[in-house]
Amino acid sequence: MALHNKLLSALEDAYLWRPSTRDACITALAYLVWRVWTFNISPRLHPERPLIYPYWVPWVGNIASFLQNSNRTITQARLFFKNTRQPFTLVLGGQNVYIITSAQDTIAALKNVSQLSFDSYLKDMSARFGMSPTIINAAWRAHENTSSHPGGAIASQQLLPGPHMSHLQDSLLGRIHQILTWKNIPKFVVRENRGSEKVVSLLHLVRHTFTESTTQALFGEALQQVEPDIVAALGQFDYESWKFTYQVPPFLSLSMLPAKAIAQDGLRRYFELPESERAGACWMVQALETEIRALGGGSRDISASMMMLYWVATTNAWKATFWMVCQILYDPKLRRRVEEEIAPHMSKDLSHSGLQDQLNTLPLLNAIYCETLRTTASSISVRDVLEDCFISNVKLQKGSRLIIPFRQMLLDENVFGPDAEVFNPERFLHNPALVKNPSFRPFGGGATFCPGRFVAQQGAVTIVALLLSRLRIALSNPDQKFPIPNETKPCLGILDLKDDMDVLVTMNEGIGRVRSSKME
Ligand code: HEM
Repeated sequence: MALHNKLLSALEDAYLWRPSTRDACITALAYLVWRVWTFNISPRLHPERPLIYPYWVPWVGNIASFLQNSNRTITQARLFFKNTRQPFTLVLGGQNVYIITSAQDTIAALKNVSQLSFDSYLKDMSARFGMSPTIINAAWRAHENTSSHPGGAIASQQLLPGPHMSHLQDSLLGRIHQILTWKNIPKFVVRENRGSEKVVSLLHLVRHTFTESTTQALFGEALQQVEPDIVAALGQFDYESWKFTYQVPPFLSLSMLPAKAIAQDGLRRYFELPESERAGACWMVQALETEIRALGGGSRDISASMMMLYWVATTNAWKATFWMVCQILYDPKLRRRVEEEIAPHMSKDLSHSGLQDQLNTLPLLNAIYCETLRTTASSISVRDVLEDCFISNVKLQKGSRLIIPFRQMLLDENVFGPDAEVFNPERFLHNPALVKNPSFRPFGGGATFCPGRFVAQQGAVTIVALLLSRLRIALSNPDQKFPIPNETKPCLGILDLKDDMDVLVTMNEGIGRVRSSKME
């Protein structure tokens, strides 16, 4: 009895005289109840809901690790759930985000356009790029009864095979052929000039070649006359664009925001020029301008919409090309095989498109392209859940967000074999049908399936063929380390490389002159 009384009085003391201990006990109890409820009881009460990947801090959820390396976090969660590839939930700053990692669920999600929508994401991006709310709403009203979102149908008409694409292709490839000659290699990519030999930054050369050619093919000469720095500004914006996507505060985005402003203001001034001074613009640029002006929009709205298009058209293709060139340069045997494959076509006096048609038929070159996409694409699609619906027998709740991280499928060992993590073009060479496998989606799918995939492939294989065959580039130092993809930088398409991992290559004047003037 005496002991009991003592205990009671000790507890009373703790309760009355040590508020901090008491509060800590209550907090710990509340935390325990929250954890047991969230991760043990609630999943049993609602077996139809996607399981939640456990986290320690309520509301914050998995956001810290997701921002550090989203692919790693998703892989960890997938393995935590025994790699069943059932949809699961990540909690990111108070929001439930469903993650889909199987090809079947991806097909179902991309098909379900009525309940899983891309619209609010695109509307939000349009507003953040500076389009006025009135024009955004008017644009969506105008597309209410169509199967496409604003800009989508125009981009598809321009970029999918057809007369508009052929025109764009001619001008894109023509400009690539012009830039990739000894005399036209831009000075700012040259790191050392040894007379008849130059040491060049591969990263800057490939990025400049693709972005500059795309700029010319989209807008003609006029855009760069209005804003000579637009290609560089777009490159800088792209480099840090994750800060824009993730809404990093302005004081931490000090070089991204001015770069974006230069590019977008250049576009605005371009659209203020009289039409007669913008004669080289492609059909898509003209059609988008006409559509937005018809809705009552001005050059600011057009430049916001065009900035998004210009950015998606330039952000990924040069990176894929860069990785493809690296894979070939760092593997002398592979290089020899590629050279043998392309040589007969490079020596013919073909037009740019004629050469392109020939390059399209080369199995090894295209297998290397596909394998490069497979190993470097970190593309995602985002959808908002408009109504409760089911995917794979699990219920997605209205108001949540859904992410499809295609990299999870691109590296699936069950589809691509036990060496799925490794670059091995032979898998596409021996099994060309892999390109059609639903797990191979570097370009996404459904309503937002990348319409630029043909242009991207054409540019990439042309650049690779010209660098190897016309400019005979080689590693300036064979001991240079293979660049490492930057998996920690948030990315919506092809992985960037880690800083300071550029590759230096040499090219020679004599060899550069070999090609006929028809190709330049
Ligand atoms: C290797 C290069 C490329 C990759 C990996 C790539 C990847 C993607 C992906 C994954 C999407 C869908 C995003 C989503 O679902 O939200 C997309 C959309 C798009 N891409 Fe590409 N892309 C590439 C090159 C290009 C090029 C060169 C162009 C234009 C010349 C282009 C134009 C577009 C457009 C306009 C869309 C938006 C489609 C829509 O929402 O209707 N892309 N791209």
